[in-house]
Amino acid sequence: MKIKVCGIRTQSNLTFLSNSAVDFIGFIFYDKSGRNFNEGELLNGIDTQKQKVGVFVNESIAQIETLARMYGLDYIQLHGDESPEFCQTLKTKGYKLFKAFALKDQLPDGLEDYEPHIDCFLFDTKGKAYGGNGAQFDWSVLDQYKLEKPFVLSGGIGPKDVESIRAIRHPQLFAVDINSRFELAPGEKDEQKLKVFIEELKK
Ligand SMILES: O=C(O)c1ccccc1N[C@@H]1O[C@H](COP(=O)(O)O)[C@@H](O)[C@H]1O
Repeated sequence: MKIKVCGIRTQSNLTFLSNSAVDFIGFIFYDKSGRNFNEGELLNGIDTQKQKVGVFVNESIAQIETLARMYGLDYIQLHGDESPEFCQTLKTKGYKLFKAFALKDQLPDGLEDYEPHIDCFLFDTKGKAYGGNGAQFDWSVLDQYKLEKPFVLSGGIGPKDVESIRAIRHPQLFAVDINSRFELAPGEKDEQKLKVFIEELKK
């Protein structure tokens, strides 16, 4: 099971995760988020060998391209209302994409329209904000998912969820994404909680 840790802002968290077994580190480029990326808090920009994911909400293609180039982003996570055509444009330019969808008690319609233009779906929980709501949806909804594309499970995953994650048998479950439930403050992760979770899930 691959692991993405999202919303990294501090040098300490970045160094810790770079030396851990996580696969993806997420940086949020959305100024309405308390986890919005601030380069000034890091020593040498985003200096890591892990896969770097930039999270965007209804951002322009030009700005995504600028930030992807500036920070060497490996993946773009689209976490707003981006259309299949928007994904297609980025994909055609060579970007690897996670497209997020907010779920409650069923899968959204129209996932098929996105499938050719993205690398992976990301299923989050519907809430007040576009992301980082810290709430889980009913994971049994995942049984409805029959497409070929892999998906990332997200939304309110917490330190005590390792066993429930292991119990999910869906063949397309590719990774889990953890965020606000591992924080001391928005954008500041609790490294001890991360350590235990990562070690348990990677066992
Ligand atoms: O975390 C945020 O502030 C955020 C803001 C806007 C878009 C996405 C955001 N984070 C993403 O939200 C999900 C779920 O996070 P949580 O576990 O519920 O806190 C995760 O994929 C983050 O990448």
